Amino acid sequence: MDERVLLTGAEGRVGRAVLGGIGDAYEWRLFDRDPPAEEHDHEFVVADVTDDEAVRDAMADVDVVVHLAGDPRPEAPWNSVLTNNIDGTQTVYEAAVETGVETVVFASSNHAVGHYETERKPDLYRTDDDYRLDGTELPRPSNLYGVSKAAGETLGRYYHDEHDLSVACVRIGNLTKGHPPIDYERGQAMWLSYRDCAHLFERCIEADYGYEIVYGISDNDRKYYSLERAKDVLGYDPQDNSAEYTMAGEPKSDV
Ligand SMILES: NC(=O)C1=CN([C@@H]2O[C@H](COP(=O)(O)OP(=O)(O)OC[C@H]3O[C@@H](n4cnc5c(N)ncnc54)[C@H](O)[C@@H]3O)[C@@H](O)[C@H]2O)C=CC1
Ligand SMILES: O=C1O[C@H](COP(=O)(O)O)[C@@H](O)[C@H](O)[C@H]1O
Repeated sequence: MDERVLLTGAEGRVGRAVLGGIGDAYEWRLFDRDPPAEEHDHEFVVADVTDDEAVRDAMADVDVVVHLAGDPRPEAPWNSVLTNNIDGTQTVYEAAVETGVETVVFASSNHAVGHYETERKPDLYRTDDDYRLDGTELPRPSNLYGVSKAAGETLGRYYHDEHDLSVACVRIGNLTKGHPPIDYERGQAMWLSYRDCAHLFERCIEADYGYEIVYGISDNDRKYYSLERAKDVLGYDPQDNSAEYTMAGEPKSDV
């Protein structure tokens, strides 16, 4: 594991899950517009992901970029997702090409395809429903935030086809620490545990691929996202399953 990795959005929840699990495995450069809340063992760049010079500089000697920075709110307004998510992501892809980075891993979202659920919910959140999205479907965003994630995936497709950049888009479900989202069927169906999150991003850093869209969830019995592509192409081997918890978030083995 000799790769030098730039992690944008390092101060956020996904960033903390990734660093908590595989922080010792790589030579990281961390990047966030917020200064670090606590001291890190890694170099830290405080800058905005829309600042093309700062982003290019941060990519010096980097092999892989894990791009998490952005506005994560499903209700985020257009001006914010246009700037932070779409412009920021284009800045990252462009800088990657200019600086010779080989791979960009992009944090996409379930909200890029949220409207596949509209006519199928709540049945598709339940174990007896075998409907699956597999990453080959067209986007059907559930909000403008989802539109920005679909745009990030499409930008990645362009930078792969035009510039041969390797790009993995991870449609992350619902990351929560310790247990699945409480009393929330949708969240239980697309739960991503912290350890599965770290492992999945480790596989995205290590595996060989051209352009991929995969789902980032644990191996939940309630899932409506296929994990086959992540398993086949990346070697993803999730360990967690929301079915092992009650709806109140207690491990069933304890109750
Ligand atoms: N947490 C989740 O369950 C999910 C997260 N995602 C995506 O994963 C990524 C990370 O999400 P979270 O960690 O939950 O969000 P977060 O809000 O906890 O972290 C995002 C980080 O990015 C930084 N950031 C935002 N805009 C920036 C900019 N313009 N320049 C530099 N830094 C900037 C923030 O300061 C923050 O530290 C986001 O792109 C989000 O859309 C997608 C699906 C689900
Ligand atoms: O993309 C995201 O999705 C998760 C789950 O969405 P929700 O609408 O079911 O809460 C969300 O928690 C996260 O903040 C967002 O970035």
